[in-house]
Order: sequence, then structure tokens, then C-alpha cells
Amino acid sequence: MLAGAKWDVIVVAAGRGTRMGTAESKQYLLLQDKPIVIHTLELFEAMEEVKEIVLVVGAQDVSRCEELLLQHHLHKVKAVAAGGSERQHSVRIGLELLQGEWVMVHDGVRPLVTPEAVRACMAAAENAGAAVLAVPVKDTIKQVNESGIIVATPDRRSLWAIQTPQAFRRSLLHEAHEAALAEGFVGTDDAMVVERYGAAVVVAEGDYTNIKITTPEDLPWAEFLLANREQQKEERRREGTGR
Ligand SMILES: Nc1ccn([C@@H]2O[C@H](COP(=O)(O)OP(=O)(O)OP(=O)(O)O)[C@@H](O)[C@H]2O)c(=O)n1
Ligand SMILES: C[C@](O)(CO)[C@H](O)COP(=O)(O)O
Repeated sequence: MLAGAKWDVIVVAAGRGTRMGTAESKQYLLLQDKPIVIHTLELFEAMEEVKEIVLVVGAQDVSRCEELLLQHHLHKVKAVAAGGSERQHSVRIGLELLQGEWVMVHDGVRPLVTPEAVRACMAAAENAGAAVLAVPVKDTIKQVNESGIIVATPDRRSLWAIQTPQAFRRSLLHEAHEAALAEGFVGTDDAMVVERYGAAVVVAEGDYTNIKITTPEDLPWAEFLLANREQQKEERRREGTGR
């Protein structure tokens, strides 16, 4: 294990992808000939700050994921666990398998997060105990009632779109999840669980390319962003070798 590796990661990939509408769950769709969730895992596998990864998937996908891990040499994944009916349950299942001091939770379907953004999130969490990647919203956001009438326009300066990774001192995240379970609270992200527990969660500014692959139009966008990154990497490599 690397000396600087003090972070564990839970990659949640047990969703059904109903909004994508494909027969195959979206985390296994191919981007540049590789399953989306493998792109995501490779990012954390390559980071020296990362010690161990737990992958949480649908019960029916555990063995095919174990094979995929071998095929793609993902040695940091110490367990593949069967997830729960809600994202929050899948996170809690992953959390039970980890013992380290620091843990990040990341969506398996956010394959485009950069190591720089992950590092910004980890640094903010090490300072504050809990941090999430986020970007300021670019649109004007309205609150609309059931009749389709706008009831409020919150000040955009205070609105952020929340992404993953979400990074925490493990004991805090564990206590917050236990409390949520006891109270029957289910949120859409881990920050909500920790906020509700009463702890401060800070935002670390990420970037707009860390998209969550959710609906069909996200796929060509992700392909474009990936191709663009590969091209930039190739250009840097050529410059580095003077070619
Ligand atoms: N019970 C669940 C639900 C979601 N997730 C994971 O949480 C991440 C973010 O969820 P989302 O994009 O909403 O995925 P789905 O639940 O699969 O999508 P949908 O809501 O369209 O069905 C995904 O990587 C998804 O696989 C999970 O591990 N367990
Ligand atoms: C955690 C998350 O990625 C933050 O944007 C998001 O909440 C995932 O779940 P959702 O079902 O798409 O709300």
C-alpha cells in the first residue's frame, strides 16, 4: 500500500437507470468500448491517495463485475457488494465494509470526474470533515407549484449543483447514516444525510464536465468529452517528447 493512500472510495453502481431507458443498465453501457463504471473505477485506481475501493452493484451483476475487474486489472477494488433499493442503502452497505479514517462516495455513472477535482474535494474534507464537489448553477432556477405557477426565484448566487465525489471522515458518515436509518430518512445524496445529522458540509468547486450519465442525450456528450481529453493528453505527450 502507498504511504500517502489514506482514502477509501465507495463507487455506487446498483441503480437500474430507468431514466436512460436501455435494456442494459446504464453503468455497463460502453464509452469508447469500455463500460462506464470501468472508466470511473480506473480514475480512482490510478490515484495514489486512494487505498481501497468498494464497488456496490445490483445483486445480479456481482459475478460479471468481478470478471470485469480482473479483465481491467482493477486491484484496489477489495469487494463487490450487492446494493440496496435506494442509492442511500447502497452507500450504507459499502460503508459497512470499510474501516479507514476517510471515505469518498462516488456515482459509478460519473466517469468524467478529474483527479484534480477529486483532490480538491479530499482537501476540503480534510479541513472541514465533510465536503462535496459542486458547480454554481448557470441557469435561473424557479420553484414551481403543482399548477405550473412559479412561486419563487431563489437568488442564483446561493445555488450550487451538487456532484460526487462526496468526501467525509468515515465515522461522521457512518453515524449520520445510522441516524437516517433509525429515523427512516432517505435523501438523494450523502451530504443530505450528514446535513440532517447536524454537521457542516462544505462545497469544493468542481467543473461542469463531471456529468452524471442519466438520460440518453448524456451519452454522446460523454463520448465527446472523453475523446477531447484523450486528444489533449496525446498533444501533451507529443509536446513532452518534442514531436
Ligand atoms: N439503489 C441504488 C440507486 C442508485 N445507485 C447508484 O447511484 C448513482 C446515481 O444514481 P442515478 O443516476 O439516479 O442512477 P439510477 O438510480 O440508476 O437512475 P434512475 O433514477 O434513472 O433509475 C448511480 O451510479 C446508481 O447506479 C445505487 O447504487 N443504488
Ligand atoms: C448524488 C448525486 O449525484 C448528486 O447529484 C445525485 O443526487 C444522484 O442521484 P439522483 O437520483 O440522480 O438524484
